[in-house]
Amino acid sequence: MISFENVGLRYGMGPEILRDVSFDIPERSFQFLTGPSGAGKTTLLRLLFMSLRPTRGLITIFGKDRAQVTRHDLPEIRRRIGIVFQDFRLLEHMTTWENVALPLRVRGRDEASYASDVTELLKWVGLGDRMHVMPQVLSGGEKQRVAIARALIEQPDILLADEPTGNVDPPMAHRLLRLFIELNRSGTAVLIATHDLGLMDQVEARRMVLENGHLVTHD
Ligand SMILES: Nc1ncnc2c1ncn2[C@@H]1O[C@H](COP(=O)(O)OP(=O)(O)OP(=O)(O)O)[C@@H](O)[C@H]1O
Repeated sequence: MISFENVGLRYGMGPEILRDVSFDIPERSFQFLTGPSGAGKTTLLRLLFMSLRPTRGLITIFGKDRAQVTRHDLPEIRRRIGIVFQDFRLLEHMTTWENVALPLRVRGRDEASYASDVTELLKWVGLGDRMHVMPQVLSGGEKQRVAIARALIEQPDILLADEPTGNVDPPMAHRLLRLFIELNRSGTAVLIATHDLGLMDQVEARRMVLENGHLVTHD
């Protein structure tokens, strides 16, 4: 579904953050991306989400060469990639429900066509009773689940999550992991960037480890 071949990335004239990185993300796969702080996990997610271009190598996303993807093509391809950022990026002046509905509203869809999907998805992530509150009153775990719901509302083929358990206690981390596993069982590929060894030990999944710019994969 997505493949990287000998990808390298540097910011400006800085050092190469990623070097000769090669891997595949098969359909319906579940994998972790790990490595020390500053190793380049967020950078790798940004390459996957196409908010950065590689300085070297070849990236193929859904059969398309990344180098040939124009600004015009981006929204269409990004619809197939759900992303949960480390800092959630919820809009503070909108309710939980409105935040999750936003990607569809931006696309000009008629609210009647998606209202029940938004409500269902919020119930699925356990926020059925928090739909009409503003983000300021939500806990870290609740905000994380709003961000996950928003990333899933367009039924992407892959979900990317950057440190999804970074701001929550172990029981909530376990709950989030169960959500990711359930999502994966229903057919969505999942890639979770994390430092959390305890989290990774709870699932049999491929681990991609970044160290000194290189990627080592453990199946
Ligand atoms: N926009 C940028 N411009 C220049 N350097 C950057 C930029 N973003 C990240 N870096 C550098 O790239 C390296 C990798 O950063 P990145 O955030 O990808 O690491 P990470 O593995 O996600 O770290 P963490 O686990 O702490 O979130 C770091 O040395 C960082 O300082």
